[in-house]
Amino acid sequence: MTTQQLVDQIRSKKSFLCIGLDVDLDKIPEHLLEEEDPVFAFNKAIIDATHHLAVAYKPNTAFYEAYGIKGWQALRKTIDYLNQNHPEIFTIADAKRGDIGNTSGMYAKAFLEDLAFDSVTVAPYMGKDSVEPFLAYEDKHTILLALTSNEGAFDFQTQKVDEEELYKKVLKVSKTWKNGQNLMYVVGATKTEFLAEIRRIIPESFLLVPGVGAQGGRLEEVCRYGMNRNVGLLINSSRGIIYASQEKDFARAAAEKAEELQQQMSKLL
Ligand SMILES: O=C(O)c1cc(=O)[nH]c(=O)n1[C@@H]1O[C@H](COP(=O)(O)O)[C@@H](O)[C@H]1O
Repeated sequence: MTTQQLVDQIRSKKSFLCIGLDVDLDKIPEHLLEEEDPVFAFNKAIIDATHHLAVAYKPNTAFYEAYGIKGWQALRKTIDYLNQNHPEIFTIADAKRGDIGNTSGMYAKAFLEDLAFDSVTVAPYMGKDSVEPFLAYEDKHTILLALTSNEGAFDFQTQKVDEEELYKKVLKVSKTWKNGQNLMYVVGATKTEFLAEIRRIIPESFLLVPGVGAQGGRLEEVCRYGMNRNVGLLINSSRGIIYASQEKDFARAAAEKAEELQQQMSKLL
């Protein structure tokens, strides 16, 4: 999917909501545990109830890898279901990978070719040759961790190296890599005080912003400092939407939460 197609979808749905499919068998409604594939049954119900309100879905692969082969099969069914039924929706494999070049090439093949996601999250720590194999997929998107939502972001990311914060170096240097202009970046919704500065360095890039909802980030603040002329934001909420109810009405409850966010977004566009 091209960035322009993503922007067009945002404008037509009046939404820049990304729903995180972080499925935990201990949190899904009990009646689904009787299904052959409870994780996929849960995802399908959530997608069916919310696809008109969201422009992206982001399964975090940890929640699938944790269930072994069954988890991986559920991940495949979920991405196939999205690609077949909602090809206009942007899909993110939240895998946070990155390794020496030939290994990164295999990660890229796994998520962008085999599973056929539109994008994958990647850690910048190992540098240029660990990220360029993802960027080689020019019709896909690499989403680089810049300033994360967690407390540990202050351990390294905001520390100065040669008088400049590490996250700023990540933003500036990664732009110079081959196809680096195609990068998107992760910035946590809990770090809005950094957003104006981030926008000075990368005015045009899309930001994936997790941390609204369960982690306490505020949508209005993210938009005030982070929005650009193409909107430039994908705001993710996982637990705040998918576990709105843990009873039989879970999909309807998720849709209500998603609609609340979509309504707020439509006023900020
Ligand atoms: O890359 C991410 O998506 C990510 C980066 C980050 O800085 N913080 C962060 O919370 N995430 C992910 O975003 C999701 C947030 O989930 P909730 O807190 O339940 O909305 C999880 O899948 C996290 O792994």
